[in-house]
Amino acid sequence: MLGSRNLASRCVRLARSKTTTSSSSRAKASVVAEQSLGIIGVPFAKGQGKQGVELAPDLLRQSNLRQVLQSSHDGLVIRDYGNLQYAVDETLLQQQRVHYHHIRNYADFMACNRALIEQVKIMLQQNSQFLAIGGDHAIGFGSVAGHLQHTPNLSLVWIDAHADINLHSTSQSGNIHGMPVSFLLEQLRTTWQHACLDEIAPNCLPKDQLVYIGLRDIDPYEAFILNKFGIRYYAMDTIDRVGVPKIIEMTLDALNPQNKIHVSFDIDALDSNVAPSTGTAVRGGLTLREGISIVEALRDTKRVQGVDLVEINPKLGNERDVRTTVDSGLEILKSMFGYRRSGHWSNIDTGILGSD
Ligand SMILES: NC(=[NH2+])NCCC[C@H](N)C(=O)O
Ligand SMILES: [Mn+2]
Ligand SMILES: [Mn+2]
Repeated sequence: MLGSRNLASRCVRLARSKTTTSSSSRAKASVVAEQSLGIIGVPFAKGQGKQGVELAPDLLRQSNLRQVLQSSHDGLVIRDYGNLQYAVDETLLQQQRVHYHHIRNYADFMACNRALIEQVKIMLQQNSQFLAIGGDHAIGFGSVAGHLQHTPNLSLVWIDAHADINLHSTSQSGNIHGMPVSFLLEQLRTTWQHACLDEIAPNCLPKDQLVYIGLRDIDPYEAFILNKFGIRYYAMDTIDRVGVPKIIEMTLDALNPQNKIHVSFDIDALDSNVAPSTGTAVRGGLTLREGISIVEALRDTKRVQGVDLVEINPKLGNERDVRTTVDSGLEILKSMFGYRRSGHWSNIDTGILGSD
């Protein structure tokens, strides 16, 4: 049963690649391993004011990201696509000058996310899952938008201290890492009418397929938007009241069980005692164990297809703070991609106790 289902999903993938890709990428798509992970570093730091987030992808690599993921899941094939590059063109600079001069780095934001959308599509043609490592959370737009283009029936779990749903007209900081979600929802993207979103990111996320977990620093206009549209959000006070297991249950109940899942994990969702090196830290966040429980439960649905890990800033705090933050990020990713705290015995030599 399981075998035939796997075969069926492989056929679907092949059929899709035949109609949408060139012959060379078709050759690669035809060898999509059942469990393969594409990794892209997105060293984008212009969504906020602090230098340093651009160093996180390489620091995670140097901190044995690949080995950590591999040791938690031995069947996983990992492909690292390096760090994303992008170029800003005159049209974007013009859009920025004319329409979006009041927010910082709009043209860079768009150029980076346009490139990321294409990169995510490539990774999903060649792998069963992808991971985007930020950079700041501005890259959440391109990562989810690319995912939506490959898989229109998508649910999004945004784990964060912040809602990141400001519009250019409501942001108090002008920092675009506080806005990516507004580019994804149909009801809000109309406020970005000069951004040509219908061309670069035609698919939207339905508002009932978005769930936030961990919020505790919501701007007044963001609270207005969340409530006006009835967007589900589990802020820390709710988490304290009902507990993480109930939050997980409510989250999974809200998501369409047929959908694939995108998990966008901002390291500042975790409490600053376990994730101090981040630009907009807020006390009173998730414990590392709570974070791990949440990603384990999502992983166990077997529907997680895309993940972001963002906002680790190695230039903030002392060496020990940076180590702590990177370690927490690695623990989250390890559980996200397979590690079981209850142990694993699927691939061992069972002859060790002798034959019975
Ligand atoms: N991805 C983040 N850490 N976002 C923080 C956003 C903070 C604030 N709401 C703003 O819009 O500026
Ligand atoms: Mn965020
Ligand atoms: Mn945040």
